[in-house]
Amino acid sequence: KPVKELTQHQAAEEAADLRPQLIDWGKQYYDADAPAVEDDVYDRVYARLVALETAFPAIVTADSPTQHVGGSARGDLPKVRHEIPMLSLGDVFSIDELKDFDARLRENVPANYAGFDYNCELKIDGLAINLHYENGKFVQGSTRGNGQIGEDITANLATLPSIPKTLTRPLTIDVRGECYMPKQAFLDLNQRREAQGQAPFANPRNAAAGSLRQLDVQVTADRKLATFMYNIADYDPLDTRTQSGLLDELAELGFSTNPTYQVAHDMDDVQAYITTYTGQRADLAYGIDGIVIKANPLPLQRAMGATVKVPRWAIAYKFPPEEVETVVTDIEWTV
Ligand SMILES: CC(C)(C)c1nc(N2CCN(c3ncccn3)CC2)c2cc(C(N)=O)c(N)nc2n1
Repeated sequence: KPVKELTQHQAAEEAADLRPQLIDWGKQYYDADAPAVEDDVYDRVYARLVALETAFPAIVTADSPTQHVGGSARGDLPKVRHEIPMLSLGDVFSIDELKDFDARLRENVPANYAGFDYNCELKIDGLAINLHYENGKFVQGSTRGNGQIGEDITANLATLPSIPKTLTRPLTIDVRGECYMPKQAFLDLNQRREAQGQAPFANPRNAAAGSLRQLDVQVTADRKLATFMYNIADYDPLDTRTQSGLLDELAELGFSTNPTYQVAHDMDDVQAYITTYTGQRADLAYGIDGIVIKANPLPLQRAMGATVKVPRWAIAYKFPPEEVETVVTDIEWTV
């Protein structure tokens, strides 16, 4: 039936049927490189979902394929392999679990690192990216993807003023960080989209993801995206040997880094940092969804390594979500 003859409830029901179908088709196409259906079938169903959500913006859901990309949810971008995988992060949801993490880490560090410091960082709510430089020149930018394989979004990232084209030193490095959409830019964008009868983005992270994976880079350029860089795949080319020093050195090289990081000597300092920024969260110009606490000595990070997916030397403290029972993430300590 034509969308305009539907009630909102009917539109919501039809959209709820279409989303999982499109996501499933999209996954098969993207992951398996084997399109489940012909492009025209996918595109017709996708267009129907867009029509339903445009006519009834209230039915849009965060997981809708329309929220994640400019075009279809299909992997129409070339893929990039991260030579050094981009790790994930274990997470905890209470100070007690954080103290457990600290106690276990301190039990397991080599004796010469006893009493190591942490570095505390805000956990920016954006999209993790990798920036590859050769001899100090920006040559490729990509999304984190699944940690091993991401998407090439070089042209999109090249439009961001915060990403240096040339570093202050001719280094060949891979720098990782978060691309985000500031809160105000997000509000303005959604106002424009609704004024044009388009589905609004559910949150700034989806808006950043959708803005980065645009095939038309001018669209990306207009979205006021920003970055905070926080890691390097291999720190040997740098002078610093601490996480806090890394953030200073990345800034010296020309990167945008978040200035709120702080060295913590113990869990009391960490807790004070968490209290401070839990209170300031609403006033920040960008979204955060927690705090990341990292062992500060870089050689200790390397010594402790990572389990299959997560470093043993870092943890994300997540703000309590609305109503979800706490899930304890077990990091296996035996290799
Ligand atoms: C280098 C390590 C692995 C310790 C690391 N990993 C991070 N993340 C991993 C998981 N990521 C992820 N993303 C999508 C799916 C699964 N994991 C998203 C980035 C960090 C994210 C932030 C931030 N957001 O501000 C930050 N200040 N430091 C990070 N540090």
